[in-house]
Amino acid sequence: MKEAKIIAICNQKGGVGKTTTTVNLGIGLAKEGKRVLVIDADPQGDLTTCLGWKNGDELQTTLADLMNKTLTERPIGKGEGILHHEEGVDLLPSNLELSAMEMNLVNAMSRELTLKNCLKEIKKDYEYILIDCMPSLGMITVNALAAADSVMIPVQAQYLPAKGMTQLVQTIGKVQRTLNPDLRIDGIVLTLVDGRTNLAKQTLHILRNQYGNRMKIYSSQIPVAVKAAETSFQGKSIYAYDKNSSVAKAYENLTKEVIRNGEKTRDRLRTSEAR
Ligand SMILES: Nc1ncnc2c1ncn2[C@@H]1O[C@H](COP(=O)(O)OP(=O)(O)OP(=O)(O)O)[C@@H](O)[C@H]1O
Ligand SMILES: [Mg+2]
Repeated sequence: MKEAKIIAICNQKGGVGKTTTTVNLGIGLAKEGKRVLVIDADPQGDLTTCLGWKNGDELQTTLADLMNKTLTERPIGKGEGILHHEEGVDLLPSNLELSAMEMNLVNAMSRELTLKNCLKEIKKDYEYILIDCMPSLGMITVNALAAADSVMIPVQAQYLPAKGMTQLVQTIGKVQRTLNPDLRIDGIVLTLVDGRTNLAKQTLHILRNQYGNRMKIYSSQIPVAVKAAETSFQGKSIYAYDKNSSVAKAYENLTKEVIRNGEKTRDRLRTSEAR
């Protein structure tokens, strides 16, 4: 059986819409009939909270527990630790225990590949796995990049955030050279786009000049809207909260683009295999 495509949603800059994108792309894919797991790889547990598990302390099993099992070569049971959200996605939750886990990794063997090894069996149960990364490029994020097939980079539509991507692109390059040669950047998503200003156009111009030849820039852009911020407290997606909003439409378009993009990649692979 085919294994999941793993997408790390990553940017070390805080507050650019990583978690919001994980929720709404994840549920968007589930609405298209895909089997989807979203993973909270941030000790803040924002993804876990946004999907309705308000008190992270009460979680029975978290990503940290599964990674610790992998480290100590204990088996992970089928479906262990996975929560089911009513809108059709599964969640591997996190809380502050993930910070302690990150410490455990420091002295471990194959520490950068712990998450990849942890997902080996789990990824057989899904078509897409989205990893919501924390705003740092530390060991947990490197684990996410090492486990992923592709990275999606949400970038806030402003000059400095776009400029600040250098460090992220360097880290991704290093992971490609050392841990995961097949990792693709796939691609940049402009978020928090304010239609009343020219910032989005200018940011897009900068990104195209700097990175346009190396990575895809999604044509779907996510507008800034109060509704999007409000959903964070509701435990549901923008589709369930306000399905006619501009943000819901934007995430729907992004979802379709991601699916089309995956199909193109598969076609390319098939063609190259046939040669
Ligand atoms: N399109 C949007 N319009 C308005 N507000 C938004 C939008 N997307 C996200 N927000 C809000 O902006 C804040 C940051 O978003 P989010 O948590 O998704 O970013 P993040 O990159 O995951 O942050 P962190 O780096 O802290 O993990 C949140 O309060 C969220 O509700
Ligand atoms: Mg976040």
